[in-house]
Amino acid sequence: MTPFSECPLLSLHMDSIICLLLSALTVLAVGVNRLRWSKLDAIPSVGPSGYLSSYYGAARFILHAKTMIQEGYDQYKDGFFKVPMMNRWVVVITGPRLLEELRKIPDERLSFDHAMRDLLQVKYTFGLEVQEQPYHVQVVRDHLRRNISQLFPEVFEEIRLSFDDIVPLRETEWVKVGAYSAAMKAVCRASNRVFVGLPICQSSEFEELQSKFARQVIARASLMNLFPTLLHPLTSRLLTNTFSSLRRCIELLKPIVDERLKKEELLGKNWPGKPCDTISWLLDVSSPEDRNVRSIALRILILNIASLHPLTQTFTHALFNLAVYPQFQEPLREEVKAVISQHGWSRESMSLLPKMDSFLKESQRVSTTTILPVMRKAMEDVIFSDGTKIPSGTHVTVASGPMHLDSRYYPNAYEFDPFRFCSSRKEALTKDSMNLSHISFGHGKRKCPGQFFSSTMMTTMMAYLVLNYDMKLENDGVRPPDVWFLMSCAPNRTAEILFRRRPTC
Ligand code: HEM
Repeated sequence: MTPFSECPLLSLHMDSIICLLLSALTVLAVGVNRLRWSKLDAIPSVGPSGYLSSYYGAARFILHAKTMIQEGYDQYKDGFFKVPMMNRWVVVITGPRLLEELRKIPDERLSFDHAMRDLLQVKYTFGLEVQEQPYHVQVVRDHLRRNISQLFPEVFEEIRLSFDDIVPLRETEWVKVGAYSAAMKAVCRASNRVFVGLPICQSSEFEELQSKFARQVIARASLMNLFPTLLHPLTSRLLTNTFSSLRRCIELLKPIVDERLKKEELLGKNWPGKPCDTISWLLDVSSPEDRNVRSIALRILILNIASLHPLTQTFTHALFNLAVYPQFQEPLREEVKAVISQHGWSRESMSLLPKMDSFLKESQRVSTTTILPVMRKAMEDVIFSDGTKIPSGTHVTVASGPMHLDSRYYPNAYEFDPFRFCSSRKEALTKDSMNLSHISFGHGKRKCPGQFFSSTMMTTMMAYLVLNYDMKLENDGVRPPDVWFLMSCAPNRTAEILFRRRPTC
């Protein structure tokens, strides 16, 4: 008897049946979505909102999100509008008053976790357990913040070693450096010095693994989000396998975690010589079921996803802004020199650099990594004070990008004014502008717990660079174009900056 798989006629029929089934499922999914979307008809849309024409808007959103969000902002200031994505509409709120209202709505009603579940396809990329037992968030919020002063010398050493590797000390001529890859290397090594310690933080395989996992998760989730939700169990099987990275991370961290568990068993919880790093803190706070290498490796991967790309991208944007405006390097250098000669390199001295702090804030204001940093999903119908109803299941976000460029909050908003956030000039800014300047790190209770660590890292990296190097761009100082995909804005990944070692250092 001919087995099914060997019968050409039957396999032809099977292909047609699968095609028919997929088409039927797509039509069904589109129909179900349409029914759900009709509840949003009262909220104005950017672009066409018809049954099929909204897909034109969704396709446009993939590469032109910035323009579409700005269009909505200009038309519906201090109100609501919606933008289409391939598998959903997203409601965008604008203005400080609504932002404040959003902040007060509890997470059970407007959920950060459920929004991430959809956006990052958590179920198919790294698994729901990370959200169900978020003990790594507690570690970033409490332990990392508490120990950053103590760990500063190690972080600083890793930053120094990374940059000295990238631009060798003996070079006194201009050297071309890929800005993104240099920032990624320094960020990955310095963050992982705190996450997993020496020597593994310096391993190039570990560095590649961490950035690869983040790329895989984002690519997989972005592709899945182009298909209707009903098809996700199917599409997830066709896309990259993120679990191979987890397997390799487990292999690399197993000797470290096993040794720590063994020492704890023999010598007690606070055994002499216990490292002060994220692996130790994770083991300290995890439940008995999570005290194993798989769970710890998964959390290290997640912390790298949360930190590497936003930190690298934000810092690369700042590097480009510094190279485009070389006239600001000297005032920053003078400030760093004065503080370091008096206080040396420490976490505390990094907080004595108001010009540097303002420069980095201004860079985040004009060069965002995402135009919509705050994402929430309505878990029930939510009604705002003006009567606007956000139906259950809808994604809600904040138009932070256009607010950052609104002259109502920032005088000469389109001008790069590096010292506008310095205390001597703060009177030019309102309370709203100061609040908005932090929104790249999110808003309310679920705001980024790594903000303090990030600003320490960025200040230290930039202080080290301005003190030791001159920087400039080729091509007459024209800033390399950013790369927009959906709502994220990555700095150019291949552009180079010219570095020259300063003779005095
Ligand atoms: C410039 C760098 C960074 C930016 C722009 C950034 C931005 C954000 C944003 C926008 C959110 C969502 C907040 C919200 O929706 O209200 C977030 C969440 C988060 N970030 Fe960051 N982040 C950065 C660096 C880091 C670092 C270095 C870490 C870890 C050390 C980290 C860990 C996290 C975690 C764990 C969450 C989830 C919090 C939760 O589940 O409640 N981030 N970040």
